[in-house]
Amino acid sequence: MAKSPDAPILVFGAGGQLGQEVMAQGSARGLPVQGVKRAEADIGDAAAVTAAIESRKPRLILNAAAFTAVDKAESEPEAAHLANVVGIEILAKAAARFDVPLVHISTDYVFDGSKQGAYVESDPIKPLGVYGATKAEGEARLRAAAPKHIILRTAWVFGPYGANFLKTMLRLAGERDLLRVVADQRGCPTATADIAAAVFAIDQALDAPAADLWGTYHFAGADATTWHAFADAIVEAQTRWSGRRPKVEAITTQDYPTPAKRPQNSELNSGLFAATFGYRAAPLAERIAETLASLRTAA
Ligand SMILES: NC(=O)C1=CN([C@@H]2O[C@H](COP(=O)(O)OP(=O)(O)OC[C@H]3O[C@@H](n4cnc5c(N)ncnc54)[C@H](OP(=O)(O)O)[C@@H]3O)[C@@H](O)[C@H]2O)C=CC1
Ligand SMILES: Cc1cn([C@H]2C[C@H](O)[C@@H](COP(=O)(O)OP(=O)(O)O[C@H]3O[C@@H](C)C(=O)[C@@H](O)[C@H]3O)O2)c(=O)[nH]c1=O
Repeated sequence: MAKSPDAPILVFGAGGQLGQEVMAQGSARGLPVQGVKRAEADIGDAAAVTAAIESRKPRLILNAAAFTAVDKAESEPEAAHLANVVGIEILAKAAARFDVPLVHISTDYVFDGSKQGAYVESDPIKPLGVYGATKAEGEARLRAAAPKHIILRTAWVFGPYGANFLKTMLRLAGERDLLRVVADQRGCPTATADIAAAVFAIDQALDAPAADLWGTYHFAGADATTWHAFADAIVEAQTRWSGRRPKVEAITTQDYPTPAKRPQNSELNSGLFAATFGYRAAPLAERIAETLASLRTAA
């Protein structure tokens, strides 16, 4: 497919929390970003995927579509497999056929969380649950089908759009005087604004004629923390607007049973991404404050 400099970045899963952020940031930067939501192109539907690519002739495809309900995946493994394995394989084959680079978002939940310290790209994967297992298999299918790919493993995503942990904590803080949150799972909360910026940094880097940057990268928030400390920081920042300060109690994973097992430590080392693409995420406190401010503006 002939590429023009005006060719768009085509986003699958444009209706999700990351998809919406990329669309908004792309427009704000004056970039030609076009999105397709699930109703227009289900990534499990090869004909719809082909039609979306053929009609838009993109220079880059971003896959932000996925089955992301971690607990629900345990009881609905087929649905998770359909989006996270079959869907990405269909998309990868179509991207390869049209010779368009594909950026795909994966997750820290491909790791089992037993490492002391931050995970690097070469660490062995060993998912604990169905969601992580389907994402891991999706990565493998993508590698096999589309040589021109970049897999970005990110983590604990939050932002103003869609559903996420930050918004759940804000809702609970509005309803309760006590929140109980696990303090023995550690990871890197990542703002959708940073992932969008990372995708645009990739787009720019791929513009260089000799760019051979294909592969898997970790890209996550600047600060590692626990769900409990993350919740506490969110509630504290929100106090400024709400005047209320519910208590956030530290509990253990055992105190908060869930259908899916989650990694104890899924801190990601984003050094390779920064060295390759020249972008690092902003400090967590800044990203929390910005997200709360944009939620206030939207309210
Ligand atoms: N959320 C997080 O904390 C993290 C997310 N990720 C990864 O980041 C990516 C983006 O996640 P996020 O934006 O948070 O997820 P969301 O659940 O907010 O968005 C996913 C979007 O994909 C759509 N979708 C689901 N199945 C299909 C399909 N078969 N075809 C087309 N669209 C589909 C959903 O539509 P509908 O709602 O109609 O089903 C939804 O709009 C995913 O790959 C996810 O695995 C990685 C680490 C952490
Ligand atoms: C709502 C809530 C959750 N928790 C715990 C449950 C869990 O261990 C942890 C996080 O809860 P959540 O279910 O919101 O988050 P979870 O769905 O596990 O988030 C994951 O989503 C997928 C898509 C990813 O790829 C991961 O990177 C990660 O972000 O906090 C509490 O302890 N107290 C609470 O009140």
